[in-house]
Amino acid sequence: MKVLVADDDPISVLYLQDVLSEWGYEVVVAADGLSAEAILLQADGPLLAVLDWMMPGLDGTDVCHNIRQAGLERYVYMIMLTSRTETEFIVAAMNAGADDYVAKPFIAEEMRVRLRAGRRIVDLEQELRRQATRDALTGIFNRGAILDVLQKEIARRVRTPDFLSVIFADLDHFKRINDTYGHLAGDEVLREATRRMAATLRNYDSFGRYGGEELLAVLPDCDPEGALIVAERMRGAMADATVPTAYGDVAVTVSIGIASVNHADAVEMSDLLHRADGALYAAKLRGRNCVSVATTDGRAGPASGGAGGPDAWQS
Ligand SMILES: Nc1nc2c(ncn2[C@@H]2O[C@H](COP(=O)(O)OP(=O)(O)OP(=O)(O)O)[C@@H](O)[C@H]2O)c(=O)[nH]1
Repeated sequence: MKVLVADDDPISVLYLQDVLSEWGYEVVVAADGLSAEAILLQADGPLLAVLDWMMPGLDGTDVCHNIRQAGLERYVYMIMLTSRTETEFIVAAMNAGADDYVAKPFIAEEMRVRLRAGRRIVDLEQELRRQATRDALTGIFNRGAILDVLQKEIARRVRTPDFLSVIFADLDHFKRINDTYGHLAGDEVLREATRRMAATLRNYDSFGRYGGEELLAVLPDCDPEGALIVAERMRGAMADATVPTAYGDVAVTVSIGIASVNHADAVEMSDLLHRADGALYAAKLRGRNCVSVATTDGRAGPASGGAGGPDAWQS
């Protein structure tokens, strides 16, 4: 696990670097408060920090305060390193957002157990976050999490010239699969279907379970043609091979609706979902196992696969 060590005293930094590395931490160093703050705000910034109180620029309490104010989605556990151990200073540090403090000069073993306590909190927080955002059956994002992603992408889209596309995918005749093979087989099919479809996405796309057997993919910087290629791959991933389950091999196909917007479209998340849902409905009407693309006015037309044949029509 990465730990930020922020201290303007190079001797103290060297010593901390030495002991922390020995305990298995990956140490990131900052020599002043401003760099410490910048490192903690990075997308993959450390989740543990040891901050000296007295530093040029921002002091340790300022860094704590600013990090809490930034409202990061992840929790950063911050330990203040201080020679001021009178109660009023400790209270001030913790009010600013510090989680703990270690008196200077510190005893290595004390630092080790305090970091270990911080690590437990960070691990627990990450596990809670995983449970809150993941669907228990399939492991992909749950409805709330995928809609959060979409909302953020819609907000980000106004600053990029690219399209944003969404793909609604719904397993065909899933009720029949449950009725024929049983609900547990249905669960296995759902797990395997999400695994196969997720494998067709780029690593900056997001995929979630919107409801029952309905799945939603969010594709940033992807135009309708690109989304059609991805959707066609998803469709093929299901149609081309049956799903082996403990209850027999199950043939399952998927119907897909696509909707895209570019930065010039003022669109609400609900409009975009409505368009994609309309396209999905059109794909079901066309006989399933096919892809439809929504027009910008919300109508939908066949695009590929199924009875219509590949690339039969695209809006
Ligand atoms: N096994 C299993 N079944 C589920 C799960 N969630 C939803 N379902 C089932 O999915 C089925 C969805 O049925 P319908 O909405 O009628 O849709 P369908 O049978 O797929 O038909 P079309 O969508 O029109 O092709 C229902 O029988 C639900 O019980 C799940 O987590 N596991």
